[in-house]
Order: sequence, then C-alpha cells, then structure tokens
Amino acid sequence: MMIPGEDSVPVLMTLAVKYLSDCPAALQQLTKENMKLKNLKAQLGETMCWTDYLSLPFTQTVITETLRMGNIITGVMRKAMKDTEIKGYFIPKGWCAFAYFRSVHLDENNYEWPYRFDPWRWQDKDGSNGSFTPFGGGQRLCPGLDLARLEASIFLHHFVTQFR
Ligand code: HEM
Repeated sequence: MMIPGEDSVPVLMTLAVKYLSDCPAALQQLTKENMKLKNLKAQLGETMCWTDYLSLPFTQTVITETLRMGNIITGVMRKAMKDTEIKGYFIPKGWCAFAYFRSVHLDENNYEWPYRFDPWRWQDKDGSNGSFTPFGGGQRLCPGLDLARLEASIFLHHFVTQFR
C-alpha cells in the first residue's frame, strides 16, 4: 500500500500546479470555489469535513483533468491466460500486453483538444465509457483512488487559499 501510494499522489499534486500555472482561468475558478468554502467555515466556526471535500465540484474536475493529461501511471501489463482476440488483434496465450493509458487519454476521438488542460470538459462528462482509466480497472482497480483524490483536494485547498 505504501509503495504505490507514495509516489503517485505527489506527482498528481505537482502536475496540477503545473497545469494550473498555465491556465489562469482555471486557477481563478479553483481559488474562488475554495475561498468561498474557507470563508463559510470561518463564519460557522467549523473545521473541514468529508462532505466539504465532496462539495468542491470544480476542484474535482481539476483533479480529473490532471489525471487525464498527466497519465501518472502510463499503463498496465496483462498476461493472456488463453488465446485472445481484441478488436481484430490476436494475442496468443502466455503473451504479455501493455494497455497504454496515455494513448486513450490523449486520443482526440475521446477528448476534443486532448493536449489542452480543460477542467470544464468534465462538467458534462464522466469518462465512464472506458475512455478514462487513470486508476486501472477490473479486479486490480486501484484501491487508493478515493484517498488519492482526497489528498489532492486537501492539498489544492490549502495551496490556493493560503498561497499566491
Ligand atoms: C494519483 C494517484 C494514483 C494513481 C494514478 C494510481 C494508479 C493505479 C493503477 C493504474 C493501478 C492498477 C495497476 C494494475 O492494474 O496493474 C493501481 C494499483 C494499486 N494502487 Fe494505486 N494509484 C494511485 C494512488 C494510490 C494510493 C494513494 C494507494 C494507497 C494508499 C494506492 C495503492 C494501490 C495498490 C495497493 C494497488 C494494487 C492493487 C492490486 O493489484 O490489486 N494507489 N494504482
């Protein structure tokens, strides 16, 4: 749990900062959303809790878009347990195949202007059609995906509300 969890989230945070620094409109909207929550919490005298994290929709789209563009895990290896055919390609039993996430996440058939950092694209899309797999899928789906998103949200919240 520690090894896969240690490198991936800091890379996610670092890439989010990099992409935001190139996209002032996204940084502005992210700051506005998080400042609003921070001020509300201060007025109520409350600290942040789980539901607050879920109430930051734009922050979530920033994280999702960073995962899409950043491709922190570039893909996953799989071994064919039997002769298999996928979309006309034959994979003999025993061969290894590499499912390359980057080619899916940066394919213009799946995403308009795929090299543009555009968190707004996620406002009416959830990637559940198989075109968004930064955490893998199936039996080996990353068990740390919610923790990764939570950590990145907490980082972004403090980053944009306390620093310029
Ligand atoms: C941005 C952050 C992260 C990304 C992009 C990511 C991505 C992935 C991917 C793609 C896999 C599937 C590997 C495969 O199918 O061969 C995976 C597996 C795994 N991840 Fe993550 N991960 C992240 C964060 C974390 C965190 C925070 C933890 C734990 C605290 C974690 C723990 C694991 C473990 C234990 C597996 C192996 C699951 C299995 O084989 O059954 N990951 N991760």
